Amino acid sequence: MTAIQVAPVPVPAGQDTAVRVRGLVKRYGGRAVVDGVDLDVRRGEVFALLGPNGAGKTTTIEVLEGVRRRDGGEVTVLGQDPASAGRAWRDRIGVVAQSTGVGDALTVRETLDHFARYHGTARPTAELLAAVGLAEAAGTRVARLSGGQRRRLEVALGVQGRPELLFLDEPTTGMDPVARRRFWELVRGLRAGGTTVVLTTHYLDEAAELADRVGVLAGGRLVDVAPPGELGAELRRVATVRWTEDGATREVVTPEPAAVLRDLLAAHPAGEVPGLTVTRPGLEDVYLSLVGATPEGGTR
Ligand SMILES: Nc1ncnc2c1ncn2[C@@H]1O[C@H](COP(=O)(O)OP(=O)(O)OP(=O)(O)O)[C@@H](O)[C@H]1O
Repeated sequence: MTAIQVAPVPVPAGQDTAVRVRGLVKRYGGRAVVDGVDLDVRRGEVFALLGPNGAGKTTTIEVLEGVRRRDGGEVTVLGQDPASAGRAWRDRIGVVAQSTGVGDALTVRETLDHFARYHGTARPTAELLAAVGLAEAAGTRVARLSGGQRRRLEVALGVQGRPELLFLDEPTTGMDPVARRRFWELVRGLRAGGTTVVLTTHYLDEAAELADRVGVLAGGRLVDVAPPGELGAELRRVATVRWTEDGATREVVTPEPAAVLRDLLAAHPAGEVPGLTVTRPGLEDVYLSLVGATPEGGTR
């Protein structure tokens, strides 16, 4: 596969913010499904929105794309309000929605050639086919593509117009592990070329692999924003020390594991502490705590 590489988009002074959101509110039937979200996405960064089903990810992203009206707050995307921005602004944005209506009748290549007409300087079809790993399926009718192949075609259409800012709503749903990794390479290539990417995902590994920063939405509110390795900084401070004593597993959750280890070693002067492990919460533990869910699937 060939990664897409283009010259970085020049960033005029003072315009290093691609997306600026303040106090975003969206209501359905009087219920706020997005409830006062503040968010900044820098130019050139990959930003991932995580959150459980119904958290408001798609609603937020659709407001940013200008396809959904908001009920409150300020939104600026590439310097303009999406609610009133025109065709020239839209041409600078790429959208891969959760489900798109790519027609079934044409082949993959014909579909790309067809949509190329809508862009001033479309990426060449051959380059797109290679980038999303569909070169061998170029002559296949869209109706006969697998779910993952169809998703890759949708991604190709999203980047066809060389967008400065690309929105990807659950882009790898339905892809097998190989296709997902290939897609990650595609996103990395876009980022290297200066494209800003805002994506939603349910895959924590995808967010960890791709995102410079992650925002966690829960119940319409942004509960944390940080690089994946720093998400839930408070939660990560505690460690769990486990060891075996009298045939049973003992466990201490502590912000100071070194002190616990010192005591344990002092109590075992002759040798090792049986079954000793020290673990810190991983991304999944932190995420589940942030969204208020237990690993067993319940909600606190
Ligand atoms: N057109 C609509 N009319 C009424 N309610 C809606 C509409 N669209 C979304 N909702 C509700 O708004 C809430 C947020 O939905 P949204 O699709 O933004 O969540 P999400 O985080 O993207 O979820 P998922 O991970 O399942 O895609 C949900 O409770 C959903 O039922």
